[in-house]
Amino acid sequence: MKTALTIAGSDSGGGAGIQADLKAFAAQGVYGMSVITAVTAQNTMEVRSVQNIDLSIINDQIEAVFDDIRVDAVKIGMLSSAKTVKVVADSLEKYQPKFIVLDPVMVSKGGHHLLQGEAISALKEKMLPLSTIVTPNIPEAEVLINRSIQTEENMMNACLAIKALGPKTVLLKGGHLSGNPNDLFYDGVSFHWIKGERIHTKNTHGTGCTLSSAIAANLAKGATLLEAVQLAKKYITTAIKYSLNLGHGHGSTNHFYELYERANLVLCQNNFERM
Ligand SMILES: Nc1ncnc2c1ncn2[C@@H]1O[C@H](COP(=O)(O)OP(=O)(O)OP(=O)(O)O)[C@@H](O)[C@H]1O
Ligand SMILES: Cc1ncc(CO)c(N)n1
Repeated sequence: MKTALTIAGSDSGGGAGIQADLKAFAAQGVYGMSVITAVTAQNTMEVRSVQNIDLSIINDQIEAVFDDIRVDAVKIGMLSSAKTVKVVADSLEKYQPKFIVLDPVMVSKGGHHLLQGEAISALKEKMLPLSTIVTPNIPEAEVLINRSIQTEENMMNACLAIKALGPKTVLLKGGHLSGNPNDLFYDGVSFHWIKGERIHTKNTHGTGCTLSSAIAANLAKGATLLEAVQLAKKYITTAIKYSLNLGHGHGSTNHFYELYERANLVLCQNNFERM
């Protein structure tokens, strides 16, 4: 079985962070492992509090995994502080995993900062150059390159500027612009629009985490970067289409919809029943 490791924060609400990542890995048939960088007390409405995990145990978690188990791909999510960015970057430099998918998580849907302001330069200097692919949304890209992005043409120029920061490839997610959520993939040579259709739902908690984890899982399974992005886009679109109306705010995506469909299982009240 192929494997993937997520290095990210825990979301008690289960829709984003480590919890989303492990579900997305499992849905692609990839064995998931985790290094927890921070614990958030979070639900579908808000992040109530955050506790960063001690640097030494972050380092120990990474070493415990790499010293023993083959890691086919790494996904990075919430890094929280500049010191955490440095510890994670240093250990990835040591272990040199083949694929690093960096979701440069900065702010939650409810507006809570998940990356301290002072950590942004560390993220740019230490993490971006190590990444196989970086997957910013529009506001994150704006912070990375310090300029506003409002049109698809702006997105192309933004990809060029982000690529210059050192990642091998860029996937700039267009979900935050109006209209259809078209994402732009740039590999340093050509641009590919990964087109989407907007699904009108408020249940979009964890979409970015889920997409980047699905990319990592598909890379682990041997897909090319473009194939991994296309497969992940298809997966997140279905997960949003059949998203879960749990909680009072932004509900979670449905990580296992397709698997359950294929297995001919329907969730009926509290039990699974065969159709
Ligand atoms: N309403 C929607 N319908 C269909 N696709 C969407 C919708 N919203 C976002 N997407 C797509 O979902 C993927 C994740 O992008 P998004 O911009 O939502 O990530 P994000 O803001 O980083 O998410 P989060 O921070 O909540 O994890 C992208 O491919 C984007 O185009
Ligand atoms: C732990 C965590 N990571 C990432 C996000 C971004 O969606 C979130 N809300 N929570």
